[in-house]
Amino acid sequence: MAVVLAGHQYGKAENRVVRFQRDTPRHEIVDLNVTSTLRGDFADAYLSGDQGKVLPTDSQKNTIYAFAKEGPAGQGMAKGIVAVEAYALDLARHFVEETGPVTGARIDVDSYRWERAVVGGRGHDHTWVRAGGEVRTAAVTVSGDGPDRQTHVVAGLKDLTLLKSTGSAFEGFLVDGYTTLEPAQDRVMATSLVAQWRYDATCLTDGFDFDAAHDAVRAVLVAQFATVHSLALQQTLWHMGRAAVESVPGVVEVRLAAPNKHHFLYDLQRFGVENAGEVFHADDRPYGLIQAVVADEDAPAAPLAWER
Ligand SMILES: O=c1[nH]c(=O)c2[nH]c(=O)[nH]c2[nH]1
Repeated sequence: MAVVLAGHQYGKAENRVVRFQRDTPRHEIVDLNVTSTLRGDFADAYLSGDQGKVLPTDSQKNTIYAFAKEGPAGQGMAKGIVAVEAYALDLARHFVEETGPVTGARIDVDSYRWERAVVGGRGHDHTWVRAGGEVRTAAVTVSGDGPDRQTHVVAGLKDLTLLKSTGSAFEGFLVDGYTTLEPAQDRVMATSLVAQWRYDATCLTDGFDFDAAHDAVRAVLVAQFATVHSLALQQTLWHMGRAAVESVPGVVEVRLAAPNKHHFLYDLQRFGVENAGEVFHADDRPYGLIQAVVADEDAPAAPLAWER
């Protein structure tokens, strides 16, 4: 039997970067969780313990914090972290271009939302309240040199909790000997959405507004969830993904994962009380997990963009 090192990559996980902008009395905050992953031939580090090609994860951490202040090579980042995708692009390019043994880099960013504290009816200058739940995500991959260079930007969100109290049905499903579910013409539909979308190369030009594109995709996803009369969560996801690809320029692929957060009508008939879709038991597990990949057929696939 021959045992081989069949794969490897390494990096610094979950760097918690909090960046303030304090050039005026009205401060800004960006709150991130950043993970670097470097790829290349680092086999010697594993097989013989030779660290000659290994840029320490500690140095990666320092780079992540330094770029939060000034961007690549001290170029100056007047507005701090402009968009998380642009920050991740700078970092990924830096590791591939400036570190000899590194042939590929992936930067993952989670961005937490803070809302200004409302004091005296006005958003406070330097106090915020953490907005729970939804997290903005970005995953940037840079790989190879020259004509082999691949650069991919996948933006996204997770834990976007959505619920509609009508406009959703689930009927006509396959029935077998174990099926007990009753068809529902009018049910509650709720999910905690994970959405990721891939931008094409037109979005890699300087000045592309990743924040506006993010807001546009989010708005389309929410609008479709609300307005499509759902025959199943599967059908809703299809409409959400299709609308995002069709309506937001540069978005060529959308991946959606939606737990079906079941709401069961509570049986009040046992107490002689009518329940016309008003009282539900919200169950947390198990849950259906519905997933979809929706893509522009004409856009080249990019498996590397999704490789974790
Ligand atoms: O939207 C749904 N899709 C399913 O596949 C499914 N299965 C189930 O039990 N309830 C639901 N709801």
